[in-house]
Amino acid sequence: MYVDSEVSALRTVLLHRPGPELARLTPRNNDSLLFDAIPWVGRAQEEHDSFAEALRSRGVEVLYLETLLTETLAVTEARDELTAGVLADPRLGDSLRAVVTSYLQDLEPARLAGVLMAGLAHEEIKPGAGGLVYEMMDRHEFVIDPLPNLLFTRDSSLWVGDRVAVTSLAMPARRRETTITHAIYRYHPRFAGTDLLYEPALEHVEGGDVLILAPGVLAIGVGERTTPAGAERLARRVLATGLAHTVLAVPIAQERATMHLDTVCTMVDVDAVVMYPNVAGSLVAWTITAGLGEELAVRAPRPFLEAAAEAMGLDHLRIIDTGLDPVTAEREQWDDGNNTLALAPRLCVAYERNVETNAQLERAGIEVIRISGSELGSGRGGPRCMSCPITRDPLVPPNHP
Ligand SMILES: NC(=O)NCCC[C@H](N)C(=O)O
Repeated sequence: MYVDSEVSALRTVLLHRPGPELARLTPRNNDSLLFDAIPWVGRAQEEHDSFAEALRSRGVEVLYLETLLTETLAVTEARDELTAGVLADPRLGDSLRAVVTSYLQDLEPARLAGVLMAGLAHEEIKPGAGGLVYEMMDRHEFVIDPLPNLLFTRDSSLWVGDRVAVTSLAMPARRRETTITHAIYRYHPRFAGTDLLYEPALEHVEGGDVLILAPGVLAIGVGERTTPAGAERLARRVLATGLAHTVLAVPIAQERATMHLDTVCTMVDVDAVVMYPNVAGSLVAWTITAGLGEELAVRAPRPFLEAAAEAMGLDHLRIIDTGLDPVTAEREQWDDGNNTLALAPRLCVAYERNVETNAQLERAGIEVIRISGSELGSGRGGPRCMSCPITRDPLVPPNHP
């Protein structure tokens, strides 16, 4: 388990094949559950299977969150912790909590994993069994909320070097996702002994905001999801552990279209990014390095490209922009044209629908593996959002200063 860049050969990745949690989405709840449409579940699964197959065919080991969660639930402490997390919901009240407790107790690990991911609908509990709270609930309400955004494994954890950061998700609809990743990384035998770099109780940081520009150099988007305090906390931790020498804090507009830094910028080569042209010129970065003692040294904002190139030890960072005219660029940015997943330098996965952006990438010498995402994209996330790299080949040997 080791990740020190965005682009070196991808060896192991964590994905989540979308399942019954997507079938919970309705026109009444899709906004609060952070989807822009109601996906066709079967087609979303087919699209996701093709994505996973594209990765496997290039030698990438694909781990599925559902499998890891089921295996984790075989560990008693993990099972207790995850069920306690659900039962702590103050909306339940004592009577309904007692009913849900006994419902969950009877489930074997695969079924329990299913409920933790897809939630529990009102009609799945016996009528009258949960007292006043149950009776007064709307029949469309969930006793346990579903987690349709598990699909976007990028956001709920991220690896830096040999450590994993379990993030702190900002949106209420996603918070419970990190109870799952937190349990997997602490209790699953595959990850035993891994040091945690970050925990969900800390200030908000989401994985889509964190780019490892080069070994030792992180960019952290600060906007709708990651707060300045979250960026500062993560910076402090990576600098203190020697996992990074420089962190760039990059403000992004607090809008849905640019919810994470990786919606406007992803890396496709050791010295190249694909970037939304409508922000390319205006993006800035604060440069953070270790100061005296516990202090951080913070340098005033400069153009992002300049600060990034300097921290990465490059003369300049190449930009490949998305689309030639502002309207095409805006359309393709919305459909995650900038959200590519690099499998190796100059080799990336992208949604096929972003025709202009992909053509631009190819003109710049980047090989593009196109996947369909008409249904997957309704959650507003592309190939990078849907993947959490666990192992990439090192760009430098692990203990390099
Ligand atoms: N890194 C990303 O940009 N992830 C996409 C997350 C989409 C999800 N529907 C959300 O709003 O959080």
